[in-house]
Amino acid sequence: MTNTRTIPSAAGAPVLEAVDLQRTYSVNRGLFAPTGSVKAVAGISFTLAPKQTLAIVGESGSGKSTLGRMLTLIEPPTSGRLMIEGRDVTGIAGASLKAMRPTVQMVFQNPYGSLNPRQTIRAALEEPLLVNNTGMSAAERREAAIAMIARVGLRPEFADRYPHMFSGGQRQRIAIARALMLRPKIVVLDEPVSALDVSVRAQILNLLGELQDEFGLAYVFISHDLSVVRHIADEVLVMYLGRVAEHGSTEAVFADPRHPYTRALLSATPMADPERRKERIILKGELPSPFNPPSGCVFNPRCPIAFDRCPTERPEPGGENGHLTACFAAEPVLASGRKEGAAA
Ligand SMILES: Nc1ncnc2c1ncn2[C@@H]1O[C@H](COP(=O)(O)OP(=O)(O)OP(=O)(O)O)[C@@H](O)[C@H]1O
Repeated sequence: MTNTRTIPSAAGAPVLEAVDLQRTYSVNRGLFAPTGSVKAVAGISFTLAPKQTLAIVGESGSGKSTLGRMLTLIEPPTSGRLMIEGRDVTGIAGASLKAMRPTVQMVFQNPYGSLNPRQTIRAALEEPLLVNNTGMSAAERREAAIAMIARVGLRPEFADRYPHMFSGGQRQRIAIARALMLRPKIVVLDEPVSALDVSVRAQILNLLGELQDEFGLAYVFISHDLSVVRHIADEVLVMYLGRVAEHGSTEAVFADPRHPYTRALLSATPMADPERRKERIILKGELPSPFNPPSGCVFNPRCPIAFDRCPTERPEPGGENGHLTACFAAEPVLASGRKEGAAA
């Protein structure tokens, strides 16, 4: 799968480009079992422009976090290519990696886990400035930290408090502030509102929207929650077992979901769409182990419309107008309105 794609939009030149990214882990299965491998990400391609949000959606184990770690240069891809601001950063190391790190930052689901409980929030925000040799004086670092605390909606007089003195939503504001201290171009948000009360979610999503506009940020928004994604993403990439199931503009994917997996996810998502809720699709079984993925289309054992081609051939993402689907049944339908041989 080598097709990179761009949604035709007003967006500018890509700040992030992934070409067939793959990540394989060696896994020790026990004393007498042979070492195997898990393809956590098996070929993901996309481009992302400033001020755009790409949502990565899929159930637990589909490879979303692994993809996020590659995009933030925490771990290198096993193969494929990653470009940031037009520069090939695949497998960079040492001083080049250190220089590139500030450009892409990550915000995690649990802000408490990512903040040092013994560090005041001001110290937590100043730390990236210190570690990355920004050349700022202590007074400048302090000023920058206080300004960012205010920018994310917290009172500057709280700057010398510790993380446990804040609520979950406030802690997520602090984590977002910390991620922005080095003025990144790209922020990978890994389930940033999943751990928050519903009442706080909208506030954090609004804040993220404002910061995106103000700082020109590109967001990769990892989520399993399609109802959140619908409101904040420009594009949606649905992952299944490390691969692209469907990728397109949010509008296209929600209005015309073409992959049976996307349709099943949407049918299980509570949102203001009574028509769709009526046709709830229950998938058979669990997500198969990436250790031993199904042959052909990886979705075929759970697919309600699988036909004879599906267990033997692997569909590649294809489609028009930037709406790509990895499904034989989504290819242009025959005159009968159905794929030849399709079971449903
Ligand atoms: N370091 C690792 N070593 C071995 N296998 C791994 C490693 N990291 C991830 N995996 C495997 O890769 C697959 C994808 O994991 P990943 O955490 O990326 O999925 P995910 O979609 O983010 O799930 P979740 O939402 O639960 O975090 C899983 O089967 C996981 O067990």
